[in-house]
Amino acid sequence: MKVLVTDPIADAGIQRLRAAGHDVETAYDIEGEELLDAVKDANGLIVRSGTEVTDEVLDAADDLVIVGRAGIGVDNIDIEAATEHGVIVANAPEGNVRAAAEHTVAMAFATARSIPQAHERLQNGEWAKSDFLGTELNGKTLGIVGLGRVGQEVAKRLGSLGMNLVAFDPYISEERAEQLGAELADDLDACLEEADFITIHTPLTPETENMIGEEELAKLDGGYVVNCARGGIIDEPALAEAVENDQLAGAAIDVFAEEPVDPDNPLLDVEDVIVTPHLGASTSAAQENVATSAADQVMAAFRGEPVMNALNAPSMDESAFPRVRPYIDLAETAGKIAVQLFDDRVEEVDVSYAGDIAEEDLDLVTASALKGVFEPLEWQVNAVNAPRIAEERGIDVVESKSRSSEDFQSLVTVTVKNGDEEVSVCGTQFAGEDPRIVRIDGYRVDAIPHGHMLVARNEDVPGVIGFIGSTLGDHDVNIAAMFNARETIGGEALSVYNLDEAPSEEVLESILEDERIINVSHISLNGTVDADTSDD
Ligand SMILES: NC(=O)C1=CN([C@@H]2O[C@H](COP(=O)(O)OP(=O)(O)OC[C@H]3O[C@@H](n4cnc5c(N)ncnc54)[C@H](O)[C@@H]3O)[C@@H](O)[C@H]2O)C=CC1
Ligand SMILES: O=C(O)C(=O)COP(=O)(O)O
Repeated sequence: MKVLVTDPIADAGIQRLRAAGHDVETAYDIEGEELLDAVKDANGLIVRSGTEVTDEVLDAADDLVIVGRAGIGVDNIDIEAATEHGVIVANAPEGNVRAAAEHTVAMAFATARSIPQAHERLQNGEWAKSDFLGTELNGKTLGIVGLGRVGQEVAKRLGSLGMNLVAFDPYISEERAEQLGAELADDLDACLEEADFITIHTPLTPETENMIGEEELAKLDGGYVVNCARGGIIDEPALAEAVENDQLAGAAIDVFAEEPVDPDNPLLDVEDVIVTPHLGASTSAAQENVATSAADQVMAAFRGEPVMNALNAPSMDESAFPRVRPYIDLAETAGKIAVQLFDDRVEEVDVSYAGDIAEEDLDLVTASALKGVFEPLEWQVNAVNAPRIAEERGIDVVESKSRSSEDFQSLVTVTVKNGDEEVSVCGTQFAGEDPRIVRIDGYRVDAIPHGHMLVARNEDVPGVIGFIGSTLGDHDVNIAAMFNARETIGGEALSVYNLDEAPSEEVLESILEDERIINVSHISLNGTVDADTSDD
């Protein structure tokens, strides 16, 4: 597989991919046509914050399976578009948390004690001791906006250095805040009013964009601002002006609305605003962590395994994966068979689980069943975008679970239906990952789901099976296996054939000409479909 890396990541990540036999191409600082060209044949793309992964980029990347973000923030990736394209987006949410928290602490001290300014003066030969009278963090109140992973690490560090903590985060529990020794503010204004320092740790989202403007900064009167989260959350000109006019004592900024930062950005012009070029995650330990994590996730996606930190695909506990994996393929197969047997518009897909499998987390299995249902009808579908496709088309998806499973350890049944008709296909796994279809529309069968299959419904009278067999033989279509099932003697029967090759239209028509045959369908499990049996 080819993995394109467009922002510098630690060598450990690249080596891990290469050791697994993947072809890694690094192309840093590319954009526009050059990026569109480079991504064309990539199966995996690894980025940091420097690459804008837009709809256009995803459109150009025909073979892309996953975008791995070697870091936390994914505001540079169009996740909606990735989902539309069936591309997984996964980040590395753990590896640089401590680095980002430490940088925040360093920036808080640096602005409170004017370290960069004093350093510069001294380097220029000036002993400006009396110009710098700093502020102690001890005893001051820190307002934390966003008490997630990084925010909590900052709380622990600065709390232990004597700061009082107040936090604003509408999505965090009172209990968690209490454990950290932080008072939870009712709203942003209350947090700003209480704080001497504020530090931002929310992601950049439509909700947080420009969350802190002139009015909010006025509430921090005389305080300090630290932003090591994302540019765009604080209004940059308003912040520059507030510090310039001494309404604020200082600010420490690691991130900018536009990066690399424009030399004309007003924040670069204010003495008491200290800046770093987005260095929060830039420690060797953090970079090694996030690069190897991104590489691991890319490789899991290539293997068709759940991607631990996928942001737009069902993820799964690693320990459950070996138990669930055989049912992922089985559900997809059952979905493919059901939809090819269904001669009508699909309005609902029911996926039901019985027996041991019903104990597991099955989001990924249900998504795979949907993939099976849609694959014959859709150009590019996978477990990432299949639930979205169902939603967009107004197709109801119903998942149900039951502990009892008749004679089988575990059963997965996929039913496609509309108000009038339904077809259900039920499968199981025998020991050693041996998939079987054990029921089609209520008929008990024992069919191996593989390659090309023929499913016929006929009157249960002598000679029909022989007729189908000889018609296939007359057209040089070899039967590898067959199974016949019936409800009552002389009623209707259903037979399933495994064929060595696809039967032609002509064969199907010849079979159907016999009045004892009620219907016949060619099922392809290779992705191609007999036009007569699909209905879009
Ligand atoms: N400067 C740098 O190099 C780095 C920057 N970051 C930035 O830090 C951000 C936070 O990272 P984590 O803590 O790992 O994310 P997280 O998802 O663990 O925490 C984010 C917190 O923000 C809260 N939040 C969301 N919307 C909010 C709102 N409107 N008001 C208040 N709180 C809100 C969430 O409830 C959550 O608790 C990342 O999204 C990234 O942009 C992360 C790592 C390094
Ligand atoms: O992980 C994050 O969110 C960061 O902001 C780090 O960004 P970077 O990988 O250094 O471009």
